[in-house]
Amino acid sequence: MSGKPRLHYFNGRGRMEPIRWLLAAAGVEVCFWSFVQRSYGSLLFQQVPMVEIDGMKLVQTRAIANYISTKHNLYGKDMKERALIDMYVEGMFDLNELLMTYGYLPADKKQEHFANMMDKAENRYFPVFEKVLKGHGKDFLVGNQLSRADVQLLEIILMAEECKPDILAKFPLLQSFKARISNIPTIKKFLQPGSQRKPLIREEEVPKVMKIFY
Ligand SMILES: N[C@@H](CCC(=O)N[C@@H](CS[C@H](CC=O)c1ccccc1)C(=O)NCC(=O)O)C(=O)O
Repeated sequence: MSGKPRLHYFNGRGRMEPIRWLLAAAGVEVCFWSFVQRSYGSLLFQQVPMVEIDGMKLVQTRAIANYISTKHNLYGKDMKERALIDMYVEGMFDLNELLMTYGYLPADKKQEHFANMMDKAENRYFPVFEKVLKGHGKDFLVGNQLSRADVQLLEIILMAEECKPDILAKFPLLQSFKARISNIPTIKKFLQPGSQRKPLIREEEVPKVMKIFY
C-alpha cells in the first residue's frame, strides 16, 4: 500500500473533520494539503474534501469515511452491525451538519439555528444514543469493539459541548461513554494539542473560508 493518506481541504474543520477523526482513531498518520483555490485539476466534482489514499483520489465525505472505516476495521463484524453503524452515523451526520454550518451563518440567522441545533441534540439525537448504550449494555454503541459510530459520536459530543458545556447533564451513560472513548490511546493522542484536530472556526476567519469556495 502507498504512504500516508494526503488530505486536501482548507485549514479548518468543515467536512474533513470526521475523516480526520477516523484516521486518528485508526492510528494513521496523515499529511495535509491546504486547498486554497478552487482551480484544483484533480477534483471529480470540483469539490473538497479530497483524500489521496492507496493510489486513489477519493472525494465525497461519506465515500471517504466508508473506505477508511472498512479498511481499518471500524465497521463492525458483520452486515447487521454495519447496518446499525450506518443508521447511527447518518443520524450523527445530520446533527454534525447543523453544528458544522453554525459558524458560517450570517449573524441574523445564528440565534434561530443555535436554538434548533441545541434542541435537536438534547431532544432528538443524544436521547437516542443514551438509550442505545442502555439497551446494548456494552462499552461501545455496536457489538463489542470500537467502530466509526463511537468515533463520530465522541466528535459531535465535543462539538455540542463547545456550544453548551452542560449539554450531557441529562445523559449519564453518554458522560461515561465520552470519558471511556476519549481514553482510547489513539483518540487520546488526537485530543492532545498539536494533533491534526482543527479548532472551532473564529468569526473573523469565516469570510476567508467562504471566499475559497464561493
Ligand atoms: N457532498 C460533498 C460536498 C462537498 C462540499 O460541499 N465541499 C465544499 C467545501 S466544504 C464547505 C464549503 C461551504 O459549503 C464547508 C466549509 C466549511 C464548513 C462547512 C462546509 C466545496 O468544495 N464547495 C465548492 C463547490 O461546491 O464548488 C461531500 O460530502 O464531500
